[in-house]
Amino acid sequence: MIEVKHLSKTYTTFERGHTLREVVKTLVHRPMKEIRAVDDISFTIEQGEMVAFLGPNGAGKSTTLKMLTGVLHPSAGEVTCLGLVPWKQRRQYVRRVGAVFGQKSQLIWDIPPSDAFYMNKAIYGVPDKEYNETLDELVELLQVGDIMRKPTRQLSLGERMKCEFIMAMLHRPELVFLDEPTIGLDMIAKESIRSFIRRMNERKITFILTTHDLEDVELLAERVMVINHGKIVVDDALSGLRSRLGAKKSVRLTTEQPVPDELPPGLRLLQRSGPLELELEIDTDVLPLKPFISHFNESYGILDMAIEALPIEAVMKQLYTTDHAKEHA
Ligand SMILES: Nc1ncnc2c1ncn2[C@@H]1O[C@H](COP(=O)(O)OP(=O)(O)OP(=O)(O)O)[C@@H](O)[C@H]1O
Repeated sequence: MIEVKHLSKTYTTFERGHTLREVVKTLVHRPMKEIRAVDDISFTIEQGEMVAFLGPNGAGKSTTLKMLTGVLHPSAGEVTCLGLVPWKQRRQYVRRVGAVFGQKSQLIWDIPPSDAFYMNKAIYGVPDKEYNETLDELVELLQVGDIMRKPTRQLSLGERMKCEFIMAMLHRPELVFLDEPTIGLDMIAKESIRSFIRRMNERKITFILTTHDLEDVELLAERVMVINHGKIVVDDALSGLRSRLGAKKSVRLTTEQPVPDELPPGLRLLQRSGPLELELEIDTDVLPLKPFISHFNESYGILDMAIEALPIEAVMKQLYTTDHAKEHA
């Protein structure tokens, strides 16, 4: 469905001086600076996959996605999405893809979403029957029947995001780009958006998700790609990514006696939520669970304990650091 081969993008910018002297100098000679935002990346994505495309600020996510959506030409390399070259066959391509941006609206502030939907019907040339069927189904799934005739400006953020999804899905795209789709939403709205995405993905619609919300990643993605300094540093199943933490687990404890800050090797304090409540990271290769539990029980008296695999956040922190990126580059 998506094939990316040796894709690169280099931006050329002019360096500006800081001092007056430097500024005057650049009027005569403007030194150029090249930024390799995407640096020779290759991957394929199959139909029906749900891929999280992640990376720290400035890693090259937007640049890659702009090339995949066809708004930006690459400096080198090839991309085929749905058998088309996005920036060359844009008209054909946009009919088959959709996009939802959490920070940018495709709706129109002063008119109701239902009118904006109808405009999209005309733009994409969706036949009446198909439009009515799709709209009815999406409205039912997202429960927006009551609100879609109100002007967009009167809608809550959660209601508006549901309508943004309808806008993006009305022409039945095969591939959908999601950029921070749950940003700013409360837990209930987040869950209804996420369950809608899962429903659509069950129908083999491919989703590429960029987000800084790792809960979205944990609850939606099957595969995670991490880009850093323009290179793909990880491309793995979510489960594979978790197992990178290896023997590390998190332990939440309530004890009878306070646990001191100095801890034996293999333990690291993650946080304290009260004088007798804390969360530790335990490396079970260094300190296996059994001796840890008996030592803690004897020394501090364990009242309550929960052991969990560390959340994906811990893996990401490691991956987003420069050294790790270099290691994989
Ligand atoms: N139009 C441009 N001209 C020059 N440099 C650019 C341009 N767009 C992006 N860059 C640079 O390219 C690099 C990658 O930027 P990009 O926007 O792709 O990152 P990102 O991963 O999407 O970051 P964020 O999470 O902050 O949106 C950055 O160093 C950025 O400053």
